[in-house]
Amino acid sequence: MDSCLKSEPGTSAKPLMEILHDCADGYKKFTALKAALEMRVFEQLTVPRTPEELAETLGTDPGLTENLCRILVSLGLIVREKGCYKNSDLSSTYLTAGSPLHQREVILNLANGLKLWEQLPGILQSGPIVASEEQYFANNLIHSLAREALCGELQRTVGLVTRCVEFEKARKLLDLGGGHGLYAIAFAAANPNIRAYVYDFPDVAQDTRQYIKEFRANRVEVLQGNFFQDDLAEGYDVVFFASNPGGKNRHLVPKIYSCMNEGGLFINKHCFYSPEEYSKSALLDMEWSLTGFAGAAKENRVYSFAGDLFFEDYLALLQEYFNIIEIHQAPDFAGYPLSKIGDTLDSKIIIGTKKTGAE
Ligand SMILES: C[S@@+](CC[C@H](N)C(=O)[O-])C[C@H]1O[C@@H](n2cnc3c(N)ncnc32)[C@H](O)[C@@H]1O
Repeated sequence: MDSCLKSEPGTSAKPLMEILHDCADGYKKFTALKAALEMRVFEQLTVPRTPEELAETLGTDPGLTENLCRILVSLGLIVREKGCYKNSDLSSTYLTAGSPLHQREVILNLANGLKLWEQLPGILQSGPIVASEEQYFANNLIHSLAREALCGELQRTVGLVTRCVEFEKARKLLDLGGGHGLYAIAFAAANPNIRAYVYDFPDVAQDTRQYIKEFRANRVEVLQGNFFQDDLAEGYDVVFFASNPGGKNRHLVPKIYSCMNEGGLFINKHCFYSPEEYSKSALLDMEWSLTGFAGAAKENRVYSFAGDLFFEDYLALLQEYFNIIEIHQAPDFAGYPLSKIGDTLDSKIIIGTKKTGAE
């Protein structure tokens, strides 16, 4: 015991302290950012204010408010000029409630995810927190995905599809498991002849309608159902299928094929695995495994479900039904590695046209 007081440890504590520093630093920054959002600091700082003015408007302690402002300056979220604070371009664009690009839902979703992590010891003992698939999606996740997609991934993805000649000729589009429906909304906006249908669970429909209203998309409608069990209707010239359970499942391929017109365009946008691939991220695998669906069984790697095919096998299956015209890798379209869903993780976009007589 005494030797512990006299000599330094044989193993340096530096790597451990670095881990702890990163943990504490990230947590404090996140908490400060979330507090600023909750207190509506960014709404107040659309005009320059002194710390005293800001504290008075918010009803907060002036000294602590100044501390918060200094943290936000260090993060590049506000700037200080002539004794006043005001929003930076970053926060004006992404953190003020009036902006269509605001990321409040993404931050809320990250906070919800961290609350789940706090339950990790119990989850390790008793297994994932299970909800119905419908309940799982009918929370803030849809809004978080929507706002995050608007940061660039949606525009890049839509750009890759709309340049296809088949898209120009299309009249009827299905956004399968479309959730927020922003992809359908953007596709309809890009082609005035398109009527688009967002297919999702009934519980998600009201959220989808909210986005249809926000973007005044009068050629976009909602279809309610469970694509594993229900009919998809028919006559689609384009089917867009992104980030869904079933996105790598063999049983949905013939079903999608049957709902399309000859020569129609099928776009599959998912995160695939190859047989030799063990994991894409240990942290994301754990986050994925904290919750389960009653309905589509998750596997313990991020974005994996029971019955998923590996990329090569899924592509071979698709080739029986579609002529594959383009495959895009994540850097061509994906967003930034930010939240648990919507990151770059080897996602691919596969674009094919419907073959004749593959039934
Ligand atoms: C991760 S979100 C993806 C939303 C959108 N496609 C995107 O890429 O941002 C998955 C969506 O698929 C829907 N979904 C999942 N399983 C479904 C099923 N069996 N039938 C219909 N919709 C389903 C969920 O409700 C959710 O809105």
